[in-house]
Amino acid sequence: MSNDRSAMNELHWLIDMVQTIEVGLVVLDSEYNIQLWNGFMENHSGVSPNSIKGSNLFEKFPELPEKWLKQKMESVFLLKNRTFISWEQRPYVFKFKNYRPITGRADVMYQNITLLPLASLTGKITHISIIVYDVTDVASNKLQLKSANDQLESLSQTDCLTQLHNRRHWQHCMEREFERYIRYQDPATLIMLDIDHFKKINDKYGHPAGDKVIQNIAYILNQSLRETDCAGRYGGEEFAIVLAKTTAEEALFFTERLRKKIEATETIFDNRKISVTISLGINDIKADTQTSSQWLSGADKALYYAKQHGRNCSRIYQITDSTEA
Ligand SMILES: Nc1nc2c(ncn2[C@@H]2O[C@H](COP(=O)(O)OP(=O)(O)OP(=O)(O)O)[C@@H](O)[C@H]2O)c(=O)[nH]1
Repeated sequence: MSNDRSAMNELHWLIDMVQTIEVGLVVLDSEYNIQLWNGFMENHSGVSPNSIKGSNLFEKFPELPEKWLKQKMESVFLLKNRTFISWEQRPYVFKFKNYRPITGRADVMYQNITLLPLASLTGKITHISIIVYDVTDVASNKLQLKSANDQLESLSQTDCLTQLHNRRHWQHCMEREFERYIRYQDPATLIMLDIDHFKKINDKYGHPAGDKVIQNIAYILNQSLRETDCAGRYGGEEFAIVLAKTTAEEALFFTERLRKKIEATETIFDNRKISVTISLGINDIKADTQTSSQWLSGADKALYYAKQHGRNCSRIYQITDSTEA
């Protein structure tokens, strides 16, 4: 008799705990009808256990990912094994609002879910339990950290004046493109771009005006690129560009279009109009280009040639440029 009472007490406590625990507990039968809906589920869904008992889960919550969730649950019934759904795989299954003060920035509750097979006294799996853990704190911290790391990474790769790649990161992209050529022989062309007589611009209009000119050129350059191209600020008033899958002759169309566009654009600073021109050196990778620095050096020599021969022009690298430089 006292054993019975003790068992009754335990059952009573367990029911109390199931109702108040800060974890969502749901029991479904094999037709996905709800047999148990604890306090956590009631508090977050606003639906009471009495009003939901016996209802079909997917009819009550049509926004649930029915096909996907049924597939998961069927495998639990079939294999008699529990399965887990992490917030990283799917941020939530039940769309509950997040009320936590610390992680107030998250609108929804991030959830880890366990699907647990429940056996009857005969050992047959007749029901399944959905256990919902609120992991909003962990998820928000992890997402915030990831976003901060992404921001830091982007900052470490970006030139702050122009928002183009900085020299180090551009060089990294250039080397990657060179390796791609070695592997697949895809054509690629490197361009060095330098503003003509830029010292005079600084001297005449002042350094801040010069900065604005650099920013304007970077903006025009950025607008002219394709997804796969990579442009960076190589030095003060010098830019470097890699055009993927482009030969030197094709790159010449690009540089001439860019050159004319820049020539035709005025930078306004303190109500004064500033016009500049640019010179460009072009070099594609050839069969005898041994290293990425050789590739870069060819474009640099072609730029030097363009400067020597009147500026405001594009020049494709010729072997004779090496002897002139
Ligand atoms: N405003 C500004 N000027 C810069 C920056 N970086 C470099 N410069 C200036 O750019 C000028 C480059 O001058 P030079 O290398 O002599 O070349 P240039 O006057 O452009 O003449 P060419 O290249 O021969 O056409 C120098 O006066 C630098 O001070 C920058 O970030 N902002």
